[in-house]
Amino acid sequence: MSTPLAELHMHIEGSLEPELILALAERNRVALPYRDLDDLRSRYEFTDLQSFLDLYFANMAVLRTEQDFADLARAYFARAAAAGVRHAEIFFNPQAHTVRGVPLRAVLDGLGEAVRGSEAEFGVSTALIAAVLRDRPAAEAGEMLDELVRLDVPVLGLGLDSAEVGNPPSKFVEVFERARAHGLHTVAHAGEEGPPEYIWQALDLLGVERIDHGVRCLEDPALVARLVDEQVPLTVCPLSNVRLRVVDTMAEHPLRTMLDAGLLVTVNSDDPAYFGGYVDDNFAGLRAGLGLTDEEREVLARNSIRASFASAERKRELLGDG
Ligand code: HPA
Ligand SMILES: [Zn+2]
Repeated sequence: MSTPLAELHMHIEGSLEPELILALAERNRVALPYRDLDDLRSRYEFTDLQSFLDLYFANMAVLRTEQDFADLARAYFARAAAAGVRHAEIFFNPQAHTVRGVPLRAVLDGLGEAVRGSEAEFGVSTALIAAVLRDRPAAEAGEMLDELVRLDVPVLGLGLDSAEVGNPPSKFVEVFERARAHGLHTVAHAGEEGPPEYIWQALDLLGVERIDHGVRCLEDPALVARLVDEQVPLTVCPLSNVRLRVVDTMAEHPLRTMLDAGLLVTVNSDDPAYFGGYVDDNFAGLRAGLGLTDEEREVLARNSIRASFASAERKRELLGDG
């Protein structure tokens, strides 16, 4: 039997499937610039991170009510469970909703409802990580943190995502310091399109516990040595890397190189509705493209549980669950 998976890098807004986009547009009477499902589907060709982010943010216009967020998260938990996921730490982007006039309370109550039910309904334990939009002002990220603290919400951590190049971790030192003082876990996207220097900054200036993506660490041997030495988890997203042209093909993905270097690598889906699938699809892609073996999959599964923020008791349960 194989060890179940923890998914540690998944943006809930990135699990918004085209069918649900159209259904929510109708329910909320939101006008979309797409003729039909085929027209919408034809837009899912990306040349880089920004070309994806443009569609990702545009499609969020259909997410308006608490019920929308609950439906979105429930659909993900059901699909993740079918993919073998038993623990999920999911990102959401508060600013992407508050700037459109959707109250943070509605977002959190909707996600919270799904999160509370997911262990009983799907066997998936879950936690929420609020991710800062790094291309927006640092002061706005600070206000978001203040509101999360004021609302006293069940958020486990703070993350950092969106357009990486030109928005280094150094821009957010203060907000991450305050998040840690409030007892939040911290993680950051770094080394996806940005240089290895951004990974150093995320570790040294933000004090993060995991790096999201991190594939560009391989350009810097001293950085690899540090990440191996400290066993800093890297939440790698293979299908995302191919679709956003971080790597050319799955056959050229550096996942095995990273594993062989002794890095604590995990496999995740990032934005499954946009990049060709869920975590099981990522493993299928790795098997087909890289010849990933059952032994390697088992290492990756155990890594995902080790790298999670689940309780020690839950980790033991998951590791012994196989
Ligand atoms: O892969 C990503 N990178 C940066 N920002 C994101 N927001 C959703 N997915 C991503
Ligand atoms: Zn991501």
